[in-house]
Amino acid sequence: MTKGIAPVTKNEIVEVTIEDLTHEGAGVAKIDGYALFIPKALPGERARVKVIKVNKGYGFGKLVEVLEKSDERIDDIPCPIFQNCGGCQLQHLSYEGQLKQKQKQVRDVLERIGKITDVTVHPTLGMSDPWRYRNKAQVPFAEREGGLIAGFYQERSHEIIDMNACLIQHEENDKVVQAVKEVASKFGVRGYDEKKHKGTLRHVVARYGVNTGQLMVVLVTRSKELPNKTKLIEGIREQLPNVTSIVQNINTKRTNVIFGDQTDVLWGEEYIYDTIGDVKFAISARSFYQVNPGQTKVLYDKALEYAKLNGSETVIDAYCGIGTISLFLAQKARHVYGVEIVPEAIDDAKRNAKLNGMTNVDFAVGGAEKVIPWWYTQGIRADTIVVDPPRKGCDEALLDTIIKMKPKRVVYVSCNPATLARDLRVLEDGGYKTVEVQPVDMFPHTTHCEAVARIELNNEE
Ligand SMILES: C[S@@+](CC[C@H](N)C(=O)[O-])C[C@H]1O[C@@H](n2cnc3c(N)ncnc32)[C@H](O)[C@@H]1O
Repeated sequence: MTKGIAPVTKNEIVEVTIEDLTHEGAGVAKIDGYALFIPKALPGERARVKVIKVNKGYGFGKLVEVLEKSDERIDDIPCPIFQNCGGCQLQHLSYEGQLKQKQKQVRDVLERIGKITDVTVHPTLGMSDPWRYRNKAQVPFAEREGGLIAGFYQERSHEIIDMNACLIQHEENDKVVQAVKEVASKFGVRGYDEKKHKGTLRHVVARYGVNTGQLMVVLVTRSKELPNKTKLIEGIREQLPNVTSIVQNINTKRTNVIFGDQTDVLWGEEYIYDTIGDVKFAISARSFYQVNPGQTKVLYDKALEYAKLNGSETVIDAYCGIGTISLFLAQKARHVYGVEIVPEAIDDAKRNAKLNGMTNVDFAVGGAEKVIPWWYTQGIRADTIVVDPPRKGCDEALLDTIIKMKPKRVVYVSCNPATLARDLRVLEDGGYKTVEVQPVDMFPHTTHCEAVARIELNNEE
């Protein structure tokens, strides 16, 4: 390839200075204005890099050697599988550096996409101990050279790498995976062969209620048949004395999707319970539940603070999942309406409202962009609207209805700063002002960035 289109060629070794970090965690170097993305390189570093892909406007490089190191670089990365695993992207960056990076990411997109500059973006609220935080593990199983393996998919591949521990998982979840591996091997349960669609055990899902100590083990199998079922259950209970629920989920399809439609309780309860603050939640094998409960409390407390409720308000919680935020808000509001598109999540939300004796909440199944406009036509008016949409952000029809309904305040909980910025622009054009944004680190060592924004109707404070 000539250097006509790009100033580098494939396999060339170049020395570069890293100027920035992408939202996916790759270092960015510029060569005559041409951007080279280099995973695991950090801003401020001088590095020797092998060019591995050359596109027209940008290319990719592989870090060969760090010549001048960033002060933020962590050399003794505690996780032995970090270099191969796709789960974490930022363990080589100090935790302080990660928090600053997430704050910067939010500020950057608000400016670049939302054209919003006069807003306070607070320093990211992080964890005092940013390890072992996940309350849920979903681990693929397979068969290798006559034995069961359980681990993680190598980055950008479907090759499973056997592993014994994941440092962002709660220890209890690691124990589940190792216990099932041992007991299933002992009783001849074979791992799933994805290519031939043979074998039994596809995934093990572990769910831990960190505030209740309850533990659920989900065995996802290719068929209902489970060899030595009774012995398997006994073995798991012996190895994991705190297990409260063992369930089997049957997934007969050739698919990457983990769960199938049928779930049978093999032993114990259908649910485990956990609490966030004073609110209790029932969690089944397939329920959506935030994976970092400590930081979820931080996030919801911030959402509640931004909602500024005094007990007299009507609140709408759009994209409410199993009603976690709705129930948090219901502790301080007159009435909360939650809306969510997944019917099973609304079943969970109603169950959770009952569990907590809350009667000032109503839940509806449907698209927020359809249900909330319909509520509007029925005369429902909210003083505050909380939205917590998926990564693609809010539907325009919903934003239009918010602008028409004119709640005093909107609280936007976002897992994607780019769509947050886009939607804030629409709200600002519709008469709102973004006052402050608080990033909260829900997923330390990964590039995922969560933030909550307070948006006020103009002339209100
Ligand atoms: C980021 S989650 C938030 C869940 C919940 N607020 C929580 O904190 O646990 C987004 C939720 O939006 C739901 N969802 C996706 N599209 C939707 C739509 N068009 N209308 C309503 N809910 C939707 C998803 O099923 C998911 O439960």
